[in-house]
Amino acid sequence: MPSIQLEINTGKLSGEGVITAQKKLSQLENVFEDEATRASMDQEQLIYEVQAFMPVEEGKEGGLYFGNSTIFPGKVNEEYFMTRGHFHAKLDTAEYYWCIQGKGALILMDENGKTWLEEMTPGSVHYIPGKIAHRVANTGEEKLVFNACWPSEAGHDYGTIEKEGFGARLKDIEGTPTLVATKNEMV
Ligand SMILES: O=P(O)(O)OC[C@H]1O[C@H](O)[C@H](O)[C@@H](O)[C@@H]1O
Ligand SMILES: [Fe+2]
Repeated sequence: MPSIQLEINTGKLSGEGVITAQKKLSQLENVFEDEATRASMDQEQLIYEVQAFMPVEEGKEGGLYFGNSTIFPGKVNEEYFMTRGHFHAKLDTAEYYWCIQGKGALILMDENGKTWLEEMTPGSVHYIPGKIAHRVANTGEEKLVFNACWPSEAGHDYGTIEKEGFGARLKDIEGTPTLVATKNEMV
């Protein structure tokens, strides 16, 4: 079994089997509310980078995956740089996130569209229950770095979020990160 190394100050993973993927602004079409502004910005801008260590085949039950994500600071109009967000394909599977560096928000949504957030600061630990969609936004001025641990059978369902979105968007309203409802649900 290969073993990996976690760099304690940066959260970065290294070692055999660690995969890295980057998301640039060009790959996040229709993710932000103001698509016209997104399309007018530098498409090479790196929005986030994820690393994952997946020691068993994806979809296999009983394994655990370990990840590191870095979200760069910035905004598309008023909306903070953030991940696409997803439900798990195997819906009732949970996940842990814990924050290493920076300042951010974990945006959570239940199956009825009710949306809320948990603040992320270095050392904050977030248990994301099954059936809850999750997305992370960088609300600070430096990189936001967090680690994650999730079941190998969880998978990702991006389609529901692409179609329905979250029930609220996190915007910089006069300098304060504020959830702004996009649907009729109570926030
Ligand atoms: O997959 P996204 O919604 O774009 O979020 C980016 C990534 O964030 C975390 O690192 C999760 O552990 C990953 O499973 C996820 O892929
Ligand atoms: Fe997840």
